[in-house]
Amino acid sequence: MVAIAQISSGQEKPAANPKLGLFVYILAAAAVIGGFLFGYDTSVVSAAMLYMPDSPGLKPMDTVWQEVIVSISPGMAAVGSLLSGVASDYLGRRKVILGASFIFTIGALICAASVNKIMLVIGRILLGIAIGFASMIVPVYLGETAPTHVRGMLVSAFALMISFGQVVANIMGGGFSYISPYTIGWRLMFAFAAVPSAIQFVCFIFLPETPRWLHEHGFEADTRRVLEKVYNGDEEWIEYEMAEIEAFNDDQKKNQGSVEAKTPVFLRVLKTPHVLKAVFIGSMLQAYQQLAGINTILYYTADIIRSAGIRDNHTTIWISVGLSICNFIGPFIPMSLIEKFGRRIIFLFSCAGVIIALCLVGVSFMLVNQDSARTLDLGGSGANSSFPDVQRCQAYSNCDYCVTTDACGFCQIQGSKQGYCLPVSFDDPEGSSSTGACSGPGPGPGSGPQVSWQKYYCTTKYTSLPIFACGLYLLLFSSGFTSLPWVLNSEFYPMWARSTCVSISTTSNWIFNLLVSLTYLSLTQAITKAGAFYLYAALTVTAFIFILFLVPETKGYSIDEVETLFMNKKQKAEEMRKRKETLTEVRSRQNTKI
Ligand SMILES: O[C@H]1[C@H](O)[C@@H](O)[C@H](O)[C@@H](O)[C@H]1O
Repeated sequence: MVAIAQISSGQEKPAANPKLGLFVYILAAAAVIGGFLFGYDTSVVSAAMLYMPDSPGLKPMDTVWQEVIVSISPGMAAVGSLLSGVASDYLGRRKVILGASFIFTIGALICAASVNKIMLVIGRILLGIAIGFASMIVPVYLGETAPTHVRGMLVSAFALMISFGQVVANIMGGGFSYISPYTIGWRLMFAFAAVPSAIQFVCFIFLPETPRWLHEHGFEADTRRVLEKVYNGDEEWIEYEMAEIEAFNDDQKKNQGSVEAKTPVFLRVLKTPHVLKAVFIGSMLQAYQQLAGINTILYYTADIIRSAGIRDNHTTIWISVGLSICNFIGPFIPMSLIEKFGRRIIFLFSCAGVIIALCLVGVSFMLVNQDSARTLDLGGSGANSSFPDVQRCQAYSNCDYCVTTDACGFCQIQGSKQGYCLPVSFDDPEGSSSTGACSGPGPGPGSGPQVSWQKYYCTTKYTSLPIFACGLYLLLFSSGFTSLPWVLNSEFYPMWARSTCVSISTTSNWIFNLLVSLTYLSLTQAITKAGAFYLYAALTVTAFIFILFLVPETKGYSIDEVETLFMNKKQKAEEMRKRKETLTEVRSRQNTKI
């Protein structure tokens, strides 16, 4: 287990926490809009996708186009988050936020105005790059600017805003679906996001750069001016922070003479064991967050709801809103408790809860499966066995296995728990089978058993259980797992490596996001729906062990101290000795200036 020894950079902290003014909260509120845009964009596309394929100008839109339009944004977000590391070192954190909100606004407007598929793809690429930028830079910006005692809370607010963006996207998706959804509604869904991004752009014209970036780039007077605003004129704290920043920067500059410091940051990270360890842990936390299946549950809620027997589009959207509210309530827990109880305990609690909830999701899918109607021999189905896929579908032993496969649907004999698994009709997969009892209008009264065609779901006595299990999952996931990877990654790294390392770990988040979402459907076909969730549960068990043994507690450490938590005893002692020395130099320089 990781030892949680309190260390200090050698300075005595002022006894009381600083009293913060409105400025910090305005700054944080403007920054976390980035989280809102991230959440909104990732969710709104599902609602828009219900209508875009039939929109004039965009149709025909086959599944390949649909997949491109949905996945291009997370794909480009991975690229954007990687690029933003370098960009934010050279240009500054603030300019990258300005760039992200500008690109987002343009991307949202292009999507809303799209007259063809190419234009839509261009808009989605811009949105992806922008959310990639935002997901990397906002936690860094908050981490570097926020006073230590509220840092965890403010970065958690970023994660809260992701969930809020997702709820709002569902509500807007629901609301706009009543306004000519095929021509105007889906455009409004995209256009809406241009408003908060434009607000963020305007705010950041006036908001400052982070004090740490300013100091590192030689703007000492500006650093002090920003600290004065952040600490609301509290001289004791301003001096303390100024000395901390100066000491850590001096340390860095001393190293710059060495050959090591002249190598590119990425290579230096590889050669610095404690930073390499930190970025490995940070990237694994982001990967584990995705491997717990959050986005499959979010992306496929509509399917899960439909598979519970709800047919109406509007009802489906409103139940999705209900589920995303569960995902929104959770982040208030870490936000309010993180500075009291620390990061580890909240993370472990949420992780344990997620394991249980994933098992419940698995069990509920199993119950649905076991209670679903059995497949009968083809004999009585009237199916022509030379039709494509007839034999393949027939091999599924029950309705649940049958409807999980794209090519098949279940033709159930009404009033019984039996039926036939038949290939779907090419022209009307939702309405009929290609051959056999469900291929045309049902037989008249007395001419044979009445049948009903089920493409997506099977009626069982457990069908609503997965919805409740998913609600519980979202509540538990969002009460820690949603925020902690972001919070910890904003704290783990030293200034010289921060943007590079955060961009690496953020890219890991996006890559695993894509990987898990794109493999879900094939996974359910290979190992069943229950199997997929048991697999996510098993991966989350390894996440629990990983957090328990490898993640240090960062509560109470200044952002410049956190890196020492990844050092071994010897390295830590050496580092602390050097820092004390530098600090004494800085202090005596400050005194001579006075
Ligand atoms: O922290 C966020 C949050 O949990 C979102 O709901 C999810 O869509 C993101 O992928 C994740 O990074």
